[in-house]
Amino acid sequence: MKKVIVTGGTGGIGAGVAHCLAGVGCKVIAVSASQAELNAFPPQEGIELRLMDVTDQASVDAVFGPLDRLDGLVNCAGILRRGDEYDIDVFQRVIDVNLVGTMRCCLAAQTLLATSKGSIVNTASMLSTFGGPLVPAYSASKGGVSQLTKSLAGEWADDGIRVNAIAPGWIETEMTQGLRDNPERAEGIMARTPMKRWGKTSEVGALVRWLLSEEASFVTGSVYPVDGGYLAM
Ligand SMILES: NC(=O)c1ccc[n+]([C@@H]2O[C@H](COP(=O)([O-])OP(=O)(O)OC[C@H]3O[C@@H](n4cnc5c(N)ncnc54)[C@H](O)[C@@H]3O)[C@@H](O)[C@H]2O)c1
Ligand SMILES: O=C(O)C(=O)C[C@H](O)[C@H](O)CO
Repeated sequence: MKKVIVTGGTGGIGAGVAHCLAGVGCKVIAVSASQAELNAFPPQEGIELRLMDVTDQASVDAVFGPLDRLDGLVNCAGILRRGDEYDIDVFQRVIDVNLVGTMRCCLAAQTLLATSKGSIVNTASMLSTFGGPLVPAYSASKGGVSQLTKSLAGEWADDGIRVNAIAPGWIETEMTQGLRDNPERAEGIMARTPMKRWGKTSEVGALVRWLLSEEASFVTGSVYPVDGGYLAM
C-alpha cells in the first residue's frame, strides 16, 4: 500500500486528490495549515489528517521526520491574493507558500522517496504558461513551480525519484469562486475553454493518481495540463 502526503489535502484540488488516492488503497496523509479546514473534513478511511504549514520548517519536519516510509508527495498547498499582489509583502507571501513551500516539501521528502523510488507531483497552473490579470505573484510562483519541477526531475532521476507537475485549468474550488462570481471573467474563461465548463477536483485527482502509479514509470519532468482544452486554443 502506497503512503502519500498531499499538502493542501483538505482544500479543493488537494481534497480531490486525497479522495482519488484513498479510493485505490493508498494511505494518504492530508496536511493543511488550517485547523478549521481539518475539523470540517469528513473522516474517510485511508486519509489521516495533520496540521502542517508549508512555510514553517519545524512544522514540515514534525510531519516528515517521524516517517519510516513515503512513496509519494503531492504539493497542492497554494494561495492566490487576486488584486492585492502588487503589495510587496503579499507578493512575498504568495511566493513563499506556492514556490518555496513546494521546494521545502520536496526537500523534506527527498531521502524517503529515494529509498522507495517514489514520485512527486507538484501543482503548476495555466499561469505557469502565461500571466493572469491581478495576480503577478501567483503567476510568477507558478512559472517557478513548473521550472522547479523540471530541474528536480533532471537532478533526482539518478536517485530513482520521478518529479512531474499538473497544470490545472479552471477548476471549481474556493480559489476560483471570485472568478465564477464575476460574469465578465467567467464568460471570458468559458469562451476560451473548448469543453465550456469548469473542471472538477476529481478530474485533477485522476491525473495525479496516474502520475504516481507504475504506469507512469517513464514519465518525469513533465507538466501536464488538465484544462478542458484551454491551452489548445
Ligand atoms: N482552482 C483552480 O482552478 C486551480 C488551477 C490551477 C492550479 N491550482 C492550484 O491548485 C492548488 C490547490 O488550489 P485550490 O483551487 O484547491 O485552492 P483552495 O484554496 O481550495 O485550497 C488550497 C489548500 O492549500 C492549503 N494551504 C494554504 N496555505 C497553506 C500553507 N501555508 N501550508 C499548508 N497548506 C496551505 C489550504 O488550507 C487549502 O487546503 C494550488 O496550488 C493552486 O494554485 C488551482
Ligand atoms: O487567475 C486567477 O485569478 C486564478 O484564479 C487562477 C486559477 O485559479 C488557476 O491557477 C488557473 O489555472
